[in-house]
Amino acid sequence: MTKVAILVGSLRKESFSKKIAVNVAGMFPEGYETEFVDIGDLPLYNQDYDDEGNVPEAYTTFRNTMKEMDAVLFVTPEYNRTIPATIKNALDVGSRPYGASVWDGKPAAIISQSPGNIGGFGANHHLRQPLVFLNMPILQQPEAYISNSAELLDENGKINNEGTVQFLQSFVNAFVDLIKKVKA
Ligand SMILES: Cc1cc2nc3c(=O)[nH]c(=O)nc-3n(C[C@H](O)[C@H](O)[C@H](O)COP(=O)(O)O)c2cc1C
Repeated sequence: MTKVAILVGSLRKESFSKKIAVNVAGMFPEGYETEFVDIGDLPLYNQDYDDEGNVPEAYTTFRNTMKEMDAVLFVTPEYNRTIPATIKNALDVGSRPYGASVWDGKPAAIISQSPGNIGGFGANHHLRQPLVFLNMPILQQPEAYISNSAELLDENGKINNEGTVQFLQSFVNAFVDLIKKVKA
């Protein structure tokens, strides 16, 4: 079984990112298991915790969970033209202690979304920068900038637009191909 962690950048109850992520989680083929990994309860990264052996339980749980994962899917909104602090904090927590990064070599893919027209382009590309440094092979194509997200979801949180469903399925298929290549 190949395990794919899904990290959602919004903590909002009715988050469009979360709803889109739930739809996408159902698109992985047999042999793939998706898990939503909570990043909302991670205290802001403070190196003293690691240096002084006073590691918050939430860090340990998160790091141990992520170590078990084969790949990571980020689904994120854009905050002020960049990534939300939740995602940056999770990346920082998982990258330390030095030499024990949970991200190293894991294939990653990014879906950004916005109720506006630009689909979180800024967040999507800013997220690529730390992922390069963290040595994560990132899905290049297709790029997923989901715009007008509020209108794409019905009252049950299901994506109601067939074109978007097909696009996201092709995105998942390409991600699965990347995961296979990296694992081979
Ligand atoms: C602090 C903050 C900053 C935002 N900045 C942007 C932005 O730069 N670009 C954008 O398209 N939407 C921006 N928005 C609007 C979000 O796209 C919108 O709130 C969206 O619903 C957030 O995703 P979610 O539904 O997953 O919570 C911002 C929202 C917040 C709360």
